[in-house]
Amino acid sequence: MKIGYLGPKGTFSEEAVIKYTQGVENCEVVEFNTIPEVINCISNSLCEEAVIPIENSIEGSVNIAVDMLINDANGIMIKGEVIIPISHCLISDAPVEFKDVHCILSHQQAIAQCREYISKKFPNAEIKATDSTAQAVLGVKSKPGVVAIGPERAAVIYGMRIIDRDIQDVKENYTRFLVLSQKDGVVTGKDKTSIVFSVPNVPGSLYNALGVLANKKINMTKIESRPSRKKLGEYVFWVDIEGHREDEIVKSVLEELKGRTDFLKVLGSYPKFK
Ligand SMILES: O=C(O)C(=O)C[C@]1(C(=O)O)C=C[C@@H](O)C=C1
Repeated sequence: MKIGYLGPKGTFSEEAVIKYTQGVENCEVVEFNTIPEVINCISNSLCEEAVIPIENSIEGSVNIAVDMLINDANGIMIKGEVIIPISHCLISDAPVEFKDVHCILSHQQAIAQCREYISKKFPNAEIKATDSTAQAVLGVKSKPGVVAIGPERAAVIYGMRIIDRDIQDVKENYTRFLVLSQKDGVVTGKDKTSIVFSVPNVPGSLYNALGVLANKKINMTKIESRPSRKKLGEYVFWVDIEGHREDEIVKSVLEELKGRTDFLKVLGSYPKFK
């Protein structure tokens, strides 16, 4: 089985894939350069599964991933989730004094997770976004005064130097990743279901939709709104609930929700990460 992820080797996404595939035999990992390419590897059948970052405890959603799953990802379903701790290092090729750092490279999610650190230590440095943290680590090779923010593992793989550790603005930092496939997960008894829907723009319509969950005592573990992309002020809601779409109670919730929403899509049911 082939599993796509955001490469090159050494990204946090690779760490999530390693955790997800622990004990699984016969899987081959395939690197892609950007998160959209990772998502598309399922629709164009390059891989059977793909692992993508979806939300972080400091910075919130990875919008590109959320928006693609809402808008573009027909035929792609969520079949699992993985959560890993995220510790960012400051990485350079050669020894460097903080005062000589003039440019910082990293993935925009990583930059956002270290915003306070960057503005305190390097108020004047130029910040350049890369497609992944490991790409940033590769980018500091033979570049004096240029540093990367990324995983310790990437520094080790590419033989770079760690200048500082645990530099994210909140020490306890976690990112949740989703496992995508053409099918979602089987019933395990400890599942979650992700859905997206929109409601009519009239008073009480979101309340009315969420009321279905309240009435059936279904726990909601996440709610997020994203722009509908059709009109300013119109939103689509992403909601995670406990239970599998094949559970009778969840089936009845989804049926009732159909009548209270303009559009409803089930992104998949999958085992809750332990
Ligand atoms: O660049 C990486 O290392 C990634 O795997 C991407 C990513 C993300 O987009 O959220 C994954 C985990 C961290 O939150 C920072 C970056």
